[in-house]
Amino acid sequence: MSTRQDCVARDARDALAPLRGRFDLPQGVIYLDGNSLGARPIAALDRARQVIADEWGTGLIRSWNTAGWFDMPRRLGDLLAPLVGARPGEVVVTDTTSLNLFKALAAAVHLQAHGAGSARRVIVTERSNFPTDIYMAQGLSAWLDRGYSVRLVDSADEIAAAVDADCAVLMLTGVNYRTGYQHDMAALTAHAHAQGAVTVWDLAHSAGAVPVDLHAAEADFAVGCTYKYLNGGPGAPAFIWVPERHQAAFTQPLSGWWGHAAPFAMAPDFAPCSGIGRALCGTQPMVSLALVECGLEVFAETTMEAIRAKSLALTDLFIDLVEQRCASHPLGLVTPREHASRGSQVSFTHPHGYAVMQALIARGVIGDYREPAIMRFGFTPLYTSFADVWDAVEILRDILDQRAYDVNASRGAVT
Ligand SMILES: Cc1ncc(COP(=O)(O)O)c(C=O)c1O
Ligand SMILES: Nc1c(O)cccc1C(=O)C[C@H](N)C(=O)O
Repeated sequence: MSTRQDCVARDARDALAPLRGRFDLPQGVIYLDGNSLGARPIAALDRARQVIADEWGTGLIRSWNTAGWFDMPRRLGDLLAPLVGARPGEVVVTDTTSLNLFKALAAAVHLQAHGAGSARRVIVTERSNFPTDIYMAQGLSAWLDRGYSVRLVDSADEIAAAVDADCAVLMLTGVNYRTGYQHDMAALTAHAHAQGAVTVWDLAHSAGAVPVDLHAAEADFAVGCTYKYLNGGPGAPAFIWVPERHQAAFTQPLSGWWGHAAPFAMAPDFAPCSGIGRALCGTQPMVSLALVECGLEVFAETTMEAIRAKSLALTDLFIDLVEQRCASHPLGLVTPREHASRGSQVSFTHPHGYAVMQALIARGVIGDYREPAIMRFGFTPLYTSFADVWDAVEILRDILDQRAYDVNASRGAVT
């Protein structure tokens, strides 16, 4: 069994440990919610000041050109691309994940209908997918009014059979937000292609959390967010990936002027620009967008392989310690033990999961809660230490042993 001393020794040997110094975390907090909102890169404050005071305040309208504002979605997309196995010119950082899903789904439906099987009208996804993914697919299907529908499967084992001759698009989230279950992207994409379907992957819980190789998987479209593991800031713009091979055929209904071939020609007719720019729609929140770079900069100092190795070590340690030290309590592991099927979070059920999580947060261990009865703990190797894991489990054990949680705790809007 590990001791706290062992954890401290692991931290001393950890090549990623110095990167914790790139983040501003409050004293006394063990932050295990980077899977929902990443921590603040120290550099973000100065960058925000620079954008607000210099670029906006002094540069004014000139900054669209002189501060690179107009090109920023593409430039950040190129910085993000290597983290998901994309190539330069294939990613833009823009809009929200929900909006990008809408664009990617619309493009996927269009691509499929103009390819092999135009009679197909089903979008397959999981009932356990993050709700916005399901809602956007339902919204697009209804809006198209051409017989499209969403087919929800109840387990990962049912996906293969659900991708049948009616399936136009397989839309999945790489790592499940509740359980931390990770799909085999390459295998499912190959299966979808063999059946004549197009794939859309949501990388919200994958980008910056696990190695992703979109090209090796031969995926068709992908989206993801930057405010979780990429530490872009609350509500930071999301990203969309369109591989070069699909760009000429990529068409999406949110045909705003930022996706036009010549936006400042101010022509009355829409003509999409060539390349990834056609995934853009309109003006971006520049202060927020600029901060995304501060999160991405940290990744340039390491590799996703190093991050993955530490992530698995942290999540293994957390699972082992909880199972050893909280063994007498009704905790149920819902995250896979097999490494290949695990993202960078660990979820345990507890009959009073919400109350226990509130007690943890009051003691400085910040995770979150998702129905039904799931306590989520996110592990972010850039700033989570092995000693953090030990201390978090000790606080959890103490709360459970003492029953120091309030089962009548009132709920905030965000759990
Ligand atoms: C898988 C997944 N997709 C999408 C979102 C959110 O989308 P949006 O940023 O549009 O709110 C989340 C979390 O918020 C998520 O977990
Ligand atoms: N996107 C969020 C939000 O707008 C408010 C509060 C939390 C979030 C989240 O990140 C939820 C998250 N995607 C989840 O995995 O549950």
